[in-house]
Order: sequence, then structure tokens, then C-alpha cells
Amino acid sequence: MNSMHKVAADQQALMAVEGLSKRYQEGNDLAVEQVSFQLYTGEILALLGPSGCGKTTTLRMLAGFEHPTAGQIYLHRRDVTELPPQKRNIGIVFQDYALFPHMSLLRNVTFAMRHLPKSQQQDKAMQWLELVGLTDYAKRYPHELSGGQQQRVALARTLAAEPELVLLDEPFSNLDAALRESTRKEMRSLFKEAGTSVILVTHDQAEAMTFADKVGVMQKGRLIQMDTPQQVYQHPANAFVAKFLGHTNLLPGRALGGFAETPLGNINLHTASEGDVQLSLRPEDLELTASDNPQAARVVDREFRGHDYLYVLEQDGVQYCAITPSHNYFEVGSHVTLASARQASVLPSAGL
Ligand SMILES: Nc1ncnc2c1ncn2[C@@H]1O[C@H](COP(=O)(O)OP(=O)(O)OP(=O)(O)O)[C@@H](O)[C@H]1O
Repeated sequence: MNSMHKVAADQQALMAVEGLSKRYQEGNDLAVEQVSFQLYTGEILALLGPSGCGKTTTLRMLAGFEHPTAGQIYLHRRDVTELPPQKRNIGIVFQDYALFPHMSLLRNVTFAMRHLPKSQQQDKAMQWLELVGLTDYAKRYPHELSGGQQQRVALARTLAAEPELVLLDEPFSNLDAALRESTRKEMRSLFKEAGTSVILVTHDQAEAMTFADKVGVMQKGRLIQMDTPQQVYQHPANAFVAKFLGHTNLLPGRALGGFAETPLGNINLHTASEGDVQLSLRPEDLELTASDNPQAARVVDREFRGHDYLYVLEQDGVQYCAITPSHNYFEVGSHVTLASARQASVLPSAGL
């Protein structure tokens, strides 16, 4: 990208983060190391990674609750790195929702609207409660609500302050599986309807992929890859990202342009390459065919998952995983040939 393009892109970014780092104590490792990214208006970004990788620290620096050791945070190209949280126009919804227990839902929401004249607050608060489907509960108190409902009030209260950007810290972690999925869907459409920009933190890859427009995968304080869920899943930057986003087969290969020689035969490559490579092949991209050949792969294990089967297979002492539709049925102990049904992606930084 030449510098003209970079300037143009920067101008449109709602938030730009450059070289953000955090060391909590002298002598400790960096909790966040050189994180840089841009967020555009209306975008939903998920910061995804295992426990301790620096997601929450990053979020807290963006909100202004933690001071960075190095780096800058820009909102509309204005450097806000030194601004206190209340001057950033960023809303944050914490994991525990932090509603005021002694206030009704309506008052919880109007509390966030002190910037409006008193006469407008009630009507406007009812509109926010309507947006999250809770007008009938306006007079109730937080303890009279389910976890999912409390979550939505916390969201209404955050939105009522009309922030430019909403930060969510593990927003669905307190909800049970069924409620989590529906709340996730509702919230995504709410944000999309309102055109709200969002950054959320999660360690749940399914949540990140279904909720966000872009996923930023973090490992040991670093942002390893940030792209659309499809790109990150299908073209991971390294073995860690490939494995963190679901099952995968990591294969050694020798690339000869558009294909590579691998233990599973020649496999076409998504991007032409040369020399020794590491490939990531998703389990749904492996094709199984029943075989009489005892040298072929053996079915070691099979897990029924409703819509599909997850198989563990062994060939030449190496284990592979494959996912097939549930009508494709192979007995444990039987033999199958393995072939790639799609192009594999070359991991660009296999050494990481
Ligand atoms: N207040 C603190 N003082 C010292 N070290 C801290 C502090 N907060 C976090 N850390 C350390 O910084 C690193 C990153 O922590 P952080 O909470 O940002 O990770 P995370 O990815 O959000 O993890 P989780 O998913 O478990 O919340 C960890 O090694 C953690 O122990």
C-alpha cells in the first residue's frame, strides 16, 4: 500500500490504534505488545484469543481505564491516548453488567442520559428499552430480570449515552447456551440497525465468527491476524490461528507452484508457493472413500454431532480429522482413502 492510500484509509477510520503496548510491572513480560489496527464506522470487531493473551488489557486501554506503556489511540484522527474515559465518547459494557440494583430499569437507562434535558429523558429511555424489547419491564428492578434481560438493559443504558463506539467484555459469558445464541443474534441486528461500531472481547471462536465483521486473533499479547471471519478461518496466518479457530489438519508439504506433495498425495494450493511449506486443511475439506486396502487410513474414532460426523483417522502413524455429513457413515476400524476436496492454504509463517 503506498502512502497516499494509507492516509486516505486513516481518514475514514473511526479508531486507529498504533503500536499499543502494556507492561504492568517492571520486569514482567508485555501483556500487550505492539498492537495496531483500524476500525471503521459501523464495523463489529472481535478480539479473540485464549485466556491471558491480552484482550481485556487492550480493551481497557481503548476505554481509557489503563494507561498504555507505549503506542497511540486515535478517534477520528484525534489522539485520545491521554484522555480520561469520560472524555472519549466510548461506551463499555462490563462482564457483570453493573446495573444499579436500587433503580428501576427506566432509571438505570435515564441515568445515562444526563446530557439531555430532563423533559426528554423518559421518552427517549423508553425508546432505548423498546429497541432491546423490554418496555414492559420498565418499572422492574434488575434482580427481577433474567441474565439475558439484564444484559439487554446494560446495553440499552450504554447506547443511551450515544457513544460512537461500544466496547463489550465477554458479553455473553454469563448466559446459557440457548440464550447466548439468541441474544447474540438480537444484539448483532441491533448494532447493525443503529450503525453502532463495536469491539468485543471473547475467547469463543464460534461467537467471534458469528457476531463480528472482523476477527482479530491475539496470542501472547500480539495481534497475529485481523481479517474477516472467512479469511481468518480459511487462510490462517499461522498454526496457532488455524488451531484456535477449530479443528484442522496441519500437513508438511513440498510446494511446486500450484500444488504441493504431501503425505496425503498432491494437494492443490490456494496460493502458488515453492519449497517446504506447512499446510492447513480443514476437516470438512477432507474427502473419505471406503477402501479395501489395509494400507489406507483407519477410522480410529467417530463422534456423532447431529448434522455431521467428526472422524479421527490414522495413516502411517499420523492422525487426521475429517467432518462428513451424517449420511456418510464409516465404521470404526474400517479403512478409507483420504483426499483433499479443496485447495489447502499455505501457512505464511509456519515457524510462529
Ligand atoms: N492488573 C494487572 N496487573 C498485573 N498483571 C496483569 C493485570 N491484569 C492483567 N495482567 C496480566 O496481563 C496478561 C494479559 O491479561 P488480560 O486480562 O488482558 O488477558 P485476557 O486475554 O483478557 O484473559 P481472560 O480471557 O482470561 O480475561 C496476563 O498475563 C495477566 O496475568
